[in-house]
Amino acid sequence: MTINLGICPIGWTNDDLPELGAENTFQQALSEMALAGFTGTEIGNKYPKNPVELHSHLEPRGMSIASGWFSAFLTTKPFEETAKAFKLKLDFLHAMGSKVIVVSEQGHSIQCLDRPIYDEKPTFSEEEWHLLTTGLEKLGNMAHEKEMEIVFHHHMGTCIQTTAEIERLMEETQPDKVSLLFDTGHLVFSGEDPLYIYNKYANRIKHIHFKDIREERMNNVKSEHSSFLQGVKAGVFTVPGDGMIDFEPIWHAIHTSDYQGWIMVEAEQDPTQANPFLYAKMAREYMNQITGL
Ligand SMILES: O=C1C[C@@H](O)[C@H](O)[C@@H](O)C1=O
Ligand SMILES: [Co+2]
Repeated sequence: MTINLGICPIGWTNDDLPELGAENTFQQALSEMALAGFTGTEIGNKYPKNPVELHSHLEPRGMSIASGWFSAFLTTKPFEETAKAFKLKLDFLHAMGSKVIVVSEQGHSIQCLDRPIYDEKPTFSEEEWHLLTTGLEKLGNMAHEKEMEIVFHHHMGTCIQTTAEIERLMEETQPDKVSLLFDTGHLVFSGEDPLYIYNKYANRIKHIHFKDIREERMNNVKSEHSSFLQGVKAGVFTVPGDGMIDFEPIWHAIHTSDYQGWIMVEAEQDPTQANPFLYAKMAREYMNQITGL
């Protein structure tokens, strides 16, 4: 596998905020993704839950499933509960031909709560760190049984958000069991340096989300003490090339590291304000300009 370009359905229908894009069908989203020039997507909650049915919509459009999100609660619920839900998602993604499963630890997360995202960032106790790292390694073993990898998603409003938290997670988990997802938008929103993270963990990064940030709107989230989802609705995120992030050095680092896998455009914003098809086309043109792909 070389590098493939995909796009997440979150610009059409937002699973964190179902009122955004409630009017859009998954068929429209898949058709517009393909028409914009992408060949992969991630799971959205409007997609058919049956792999054969989902495949019947993907195949004629030349699309495949790169991955899908899984919310773990390793720090706040018994491991068996997370493991059971994880197995269902893993089996589904395996049936769809995905090689990686996105894992986010949602214990203590405020990402979907009405709480100020910068002011109330949660952190783990020592015991919770242990539950997280040991639990993730077990999920990594389960994924290996399907010849898949878990890719951990650092995320605003969770206990794995900052550079120090990502570094600790990487240090305290075995590289062959826990891989990393690199999300440009979440790193910049948090005030981190994406190039530093990419260069330090290039050998562990097995999935990539490219999202850009509108700087002024991000600053408003800070000054107005907004929640993550208020920020999304206000348009903090946009497609690569439309915001403050310089993707050229990031692409250079990815290219020279010999990365193999998907780069997914992921830009949640209000589809009534930012037409998802037009933004997908803009993103695809920009990606072609900087990557030649
Ligand atoms: O990968 C992601 C999935 C979404 O549900 C999430 O909130 C978004 O910001 C993201 O990066
Ligand atoms: Co992401």
